[in-house]
Amino acid sequence: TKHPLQNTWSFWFFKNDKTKAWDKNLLKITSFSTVEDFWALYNHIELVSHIPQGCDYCVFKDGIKPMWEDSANVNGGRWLISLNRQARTQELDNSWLELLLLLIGEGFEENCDAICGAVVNVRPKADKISLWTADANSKDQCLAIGRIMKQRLHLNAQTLVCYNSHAETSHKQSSMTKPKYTV
Ligand SMILES: CN(C)c1nc(=O)c2c([nH]1)N([C@@H]1O[C@H](COP(=O)(O)OP(=O)(O)O)[C@@H](O)[C@H]1O)CN2C
Repeated sequence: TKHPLQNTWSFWFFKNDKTKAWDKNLLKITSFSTVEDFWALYNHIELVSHIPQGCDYCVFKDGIKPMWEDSANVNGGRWLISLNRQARTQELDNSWLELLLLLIGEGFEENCDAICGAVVNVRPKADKISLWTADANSKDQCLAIGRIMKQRLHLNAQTLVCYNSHAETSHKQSSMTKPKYTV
C-alpha cells in the first residue's frame, strides 16, 4: 500500500498568457495524498529551472486556491526568497524540492495548520520561492515558520527572507514594500 500524507495537496501551473485574465492562466493539474504519488508527479514534470520565464508552480493544500483572494489566504501572507540569476542553476531546483518535502512532510511542527502552500515564480530578473501562511498577524507563528524554512533550505546566512501580508503585496504602492517580518 502507498504511504499516506497528512494532507491532500494540489499542484497548479501558471502559464503566462498576457491575452488572458490572470486567474484564467492558473490551472489545477492534479492532486496527490501519498508519498508515491508525490514522487510520480515530481518526476513527471519539468524541473523548475527548465520551465519558461513567466511561469509558476504552486503546491497548496487541497481546497485552497493559490490566490490572495482565497478565504484561506486572505488574512495571510508569504515568506519570500528571491534568488539571483546564477542561483537558477544550483539553488532553484534544490530549494524548491526542499520546500515541497517540508510542506508535505508537515515539517513545521505545531504550526502546520497555518501552512497554505508554496509558490515558485520563474522570472527574468529574479526567481522567487514563497511559502504562504494563513495569518499575517500571528507574529510568533510566522517567525517560527520562517526560521524553519530558512534553516531547512540551507540558504546562505546573508540571504534575507522577508514576510509580507498579501494585503500589502496586492496593494503595493512601491515595489519595495517594507517587510512585516524578516528571518
Ligand atoms: C485575482 N487576481 C487578479 C490576482 N490574484 C492573485 O493572487 C495574484 C494576482 N492576481 N497576481 C497578479 O500577477 C502580477 C504579478 O505577480 P507575480 O506574483 O507573478 O510576480 P511578478 O511581478 O510577475 O514577479 C501581480 O501584480 C498581480 O497583478 C499575482 N497573484 C499572486
